[in-house]
Amino acid sequence: MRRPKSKDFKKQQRISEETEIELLTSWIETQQVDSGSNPMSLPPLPKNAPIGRLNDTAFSRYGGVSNFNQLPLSKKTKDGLKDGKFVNMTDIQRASLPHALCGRDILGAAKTGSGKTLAFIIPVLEKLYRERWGPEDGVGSIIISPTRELAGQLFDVLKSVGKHHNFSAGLLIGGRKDVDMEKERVNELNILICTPGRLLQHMDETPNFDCSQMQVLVLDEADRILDSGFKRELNAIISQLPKRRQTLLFSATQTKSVQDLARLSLKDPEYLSVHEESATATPTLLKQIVMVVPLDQKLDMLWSFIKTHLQSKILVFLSSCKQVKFVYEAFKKLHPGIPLKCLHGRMKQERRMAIYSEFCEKRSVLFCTDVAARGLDFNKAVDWVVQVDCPENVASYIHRVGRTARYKSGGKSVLFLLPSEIQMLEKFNAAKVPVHFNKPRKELLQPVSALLASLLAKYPDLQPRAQRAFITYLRSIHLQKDKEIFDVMKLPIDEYSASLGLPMTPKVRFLNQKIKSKAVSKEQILAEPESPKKENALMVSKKRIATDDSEDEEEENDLLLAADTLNEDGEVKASEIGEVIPATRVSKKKKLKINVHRPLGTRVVFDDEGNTLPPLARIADTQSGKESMLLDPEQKAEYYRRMREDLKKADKEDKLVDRQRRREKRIKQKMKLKEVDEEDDTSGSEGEEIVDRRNKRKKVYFDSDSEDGGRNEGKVGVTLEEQEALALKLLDSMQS
Ligand SMILES: Nc1ncnc2c1ncn2[C@@H]1O[C@H](COP(=O)(O)OP(=O)(O)OP(=O)(O)O)[C@@H](O)[C@H]1O
Repeated sequence: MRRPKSKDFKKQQRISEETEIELLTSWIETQQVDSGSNPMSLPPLPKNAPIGRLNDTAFSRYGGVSNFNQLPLSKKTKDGLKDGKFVNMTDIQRASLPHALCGRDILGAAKTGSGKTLAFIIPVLEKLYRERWGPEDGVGSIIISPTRELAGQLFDVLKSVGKHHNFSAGLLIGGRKDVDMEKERVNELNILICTPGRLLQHMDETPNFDCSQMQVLVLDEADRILDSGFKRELNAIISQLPKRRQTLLFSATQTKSVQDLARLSLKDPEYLSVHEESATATPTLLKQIVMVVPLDQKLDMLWSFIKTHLQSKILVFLSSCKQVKFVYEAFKKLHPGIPLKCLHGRMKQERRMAIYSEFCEKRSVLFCTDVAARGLDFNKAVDWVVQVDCPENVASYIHRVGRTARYKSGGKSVLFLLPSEIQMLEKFNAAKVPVHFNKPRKELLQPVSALLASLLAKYPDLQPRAQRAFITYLRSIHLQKDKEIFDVMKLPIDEYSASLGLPMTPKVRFLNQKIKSKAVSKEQILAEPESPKKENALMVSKKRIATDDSEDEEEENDLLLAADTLNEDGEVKASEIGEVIPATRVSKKKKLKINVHRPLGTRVVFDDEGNTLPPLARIADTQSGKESMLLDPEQKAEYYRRMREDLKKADKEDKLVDRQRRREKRIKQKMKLKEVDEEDDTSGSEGEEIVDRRNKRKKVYFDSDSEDGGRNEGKVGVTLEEQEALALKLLDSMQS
């Protein structure tokens, strides 16, 4: 058992800490590097040169040094670094630490995986240590990260390097249920690592939340936090922080926008971009491949890639949660022979963290959205980064590929570009991103579309997933800012739909609106010859089938949810969402014309122009010449007989629809139960699923509505067309 430390020991410790702090402060002040200089341009200290105090007034130089031990750091930090086996500094650490230690604001830019985290964690620890920050002083530093996973990772680094210090630190991220407990404790924490939303929640809701004394603000992935997606949150946060503070901004793709920096009121910031002169903007040990892959062959290509890299750790980027879900679910059912996992912003937080840790440990394929694009340092190196969908810009590309080839290890990446996105290559060239252009080897392609079609027929819950994946992909292209590269009208929509295994192309409302507006402008400019793009679009609109209202609702929900998710996950900006919402709102208003609160059993009546009429309006209409018909008793009786018949028929139709709906609900529930079973068993990993698969196959599902008495053992389910045909048959037989 550890004996409590004696009073004398504590006093001794306090005195030695005070002496250390005095020494560090003098060392830092007397040996400051020139403002505006890059310490890396100074020669390193000679080997075995004395470190620290040289005589009563002089100290060793700490600008230009290459070893953590040569910096004016506290023993506690040095011990933490030693425990983590951090000895020599990386370029960004060498360049920024001498400035940051003397309290200057920093704008730090360096390639992905080059050690930016320590470049801000160390100054935070040192500043609070030298200020003798204690529990009663409250919040001393706030570190903001754009995603929860990255915040978690920063928290781990802080815990590890700062383990010998006595500061209290908290991880404040969305999706956690213990917000009330957080509220009770947040004022006692010295260092907060948080996502913008959760920090703002505390600022708004936590009584007496006080950060008026905080010393250091850090924005990791600063350009992302400063962009429009987080604008509202960040402005609100900044307005509540003291103006007198040190601000450290880091990213691999740094912002230089004066407007952005003005929002943060930086004081003469040091701009340290250590790899600006480098021949490439991406890590030297990263091999980057680009392939032109038509949209309808993307999944074939991805499937073939996975099947030929079964021993690798692969990170696969797709552009939306819905795509991730569909590809993950579908591929999992096809058992490629490597564990599969998925990560996106719509998952429960605990699950997200668990998947992240599992992927750190095991060889597997992780399908993800841009939620995993920035900052994440997967413990055991990622072998391949595969970008199935083109990133929104070069910065996003740099962050995605940066999940591999980190620090001193190598890595590979491949990007699938559509023929219409080929201009991206020019942007890569201009941004010093060296990519090798490879032609896909068609003979190695393993087509997966036919397998997907039969999967969709077998698992009814997969079809809506595929539809949503289809729609959200098109929407993501539609919302892209760079219209030179991304043009939704150039996409082979029907072929793409078929490649997902869908029997028919779903209706895409925003696309129809786009086509309509194009059609209008076509009429306006009669002399203008029709472009192939428009012809293609018009053909597509003819082929497309209509879906029912509930699916439209789903689309709207998708869109609104996208606004929520993307704000936090970094997929689409809120301002861009604004472009589309009004369009859906207009159509919703139209729907409201129907009185949904009408009494049960009354039918909605439409006039000749399609407007709805109140139930008695038709009778009132007798004033306009039809009066004689309704006053004749025989005709009146006949009229009411027909009405009764109509009502009966409508009633039967309603019952049929209701039965069908209940049946679908039952199937969905069964599938959900099955899914939960599977998820619980596998933790999203195919490898572990194999063990239990034989037992699962034996499972028998009973369906009281099916024609053969409901025994569906290992049989492919009824397809949507079959269901529709059945419904029509029933309807016919009832009417005849
Ligand atoms: N001085 C160092 N010596 C050895 N390893 C280091 C050093 N600094 C950082 N590392 C390691 O390098 C890896 C990448 O570091 P870090 O995550 O800080 O990179 P980054 O520049 O923030 O990357 P990104 O731009 O992707 O966020 C980590 O595994 C980290 O432990």
